[in-house]
Amino acid sequence: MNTDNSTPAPVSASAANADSPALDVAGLDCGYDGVALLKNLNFQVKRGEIFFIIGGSGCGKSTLLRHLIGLNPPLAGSVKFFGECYNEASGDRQREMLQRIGVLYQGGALWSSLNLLENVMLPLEEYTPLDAAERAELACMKLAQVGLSGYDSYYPSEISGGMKKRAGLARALALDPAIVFFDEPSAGLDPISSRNLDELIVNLRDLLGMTCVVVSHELASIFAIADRVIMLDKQTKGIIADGDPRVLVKEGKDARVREFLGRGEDAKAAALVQKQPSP
Ligand SMILES: Nc1ncnc2c1ncn2[C@@H]1O[C@H](COP(=O)(O)OP(=O)(O)OP(=O)(O)O)[C@@H](O)[C@H]1O
Repeated sequence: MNTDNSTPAPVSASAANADSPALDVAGLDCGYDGVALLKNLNFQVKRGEIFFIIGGSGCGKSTLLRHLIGLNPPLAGSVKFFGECYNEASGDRQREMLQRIGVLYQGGALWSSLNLLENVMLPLEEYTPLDAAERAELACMKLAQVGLSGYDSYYPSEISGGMKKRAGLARALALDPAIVFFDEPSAGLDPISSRNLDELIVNLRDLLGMTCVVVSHELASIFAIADRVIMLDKQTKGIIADGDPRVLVKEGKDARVREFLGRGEDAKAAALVQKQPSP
């Protein structure tokens, strides 16, 4: 077990090599009860990249996320973290690997009966031999990192939605993950809280060098902070775009991609052109 809580480290010192991507998804089929919703997905996420998984409602973004973080086993294919295949690892090794993976769930997933400090201390209690005072000190630092200094003793019911997400993020960062997954981080937030959370994600990435994988269809966030996106498509059950959203919105080969990223402006423009009287 890695008990170093001060320095982000690769998932596996032995398997990781400097060239391996943070995440390597190969031939992945995702779905439920043996039925694939997404088929033969292939993509890699570079270390330190802010990578968005986007697509229309019901296309399978959350399903893919569940498969990436090990909650659901792949129907086919593999998911590698820093060169190490999660599905092929032993149970003990998977537990170690999971310590290097942080997840921010939609509502923050905080325990309502625990205050913020206790919430952030939970993973430290489970995964490290630190004593109570050390755990509290580290948890305090994590809360400060997300801008929640002084809120240690507040309960989730006493803070705003944006603060809950920050507290959830502090908990996700507790074990110094090398990669953090965000499930719809902007959901339920007003535009300013959403922008503040975006800035926090970028600042933490710059400071800690962590890789960020974000499931979202929030266009403002995508254009503000995504280095790269993949867009999923329900009909083809696959990836229909992979690249910089600022480029894809103008030059994406698939009209659905330009339409999605351009807030449907392409479709509206086409409809207007059709309505124009012929000269
Ligand atoms: N546990 C489950 N068992 C079976 N089917 C499921 C399960 N969870 C989700 N689905 C189905 O999988 C499909 C994709 O859902 P998913 O939540 O992954 O899409 P999404 O792109 O994240 O959607 P949204 O943007 O609306 O959150 C949907 O048809 C959904 O009903």
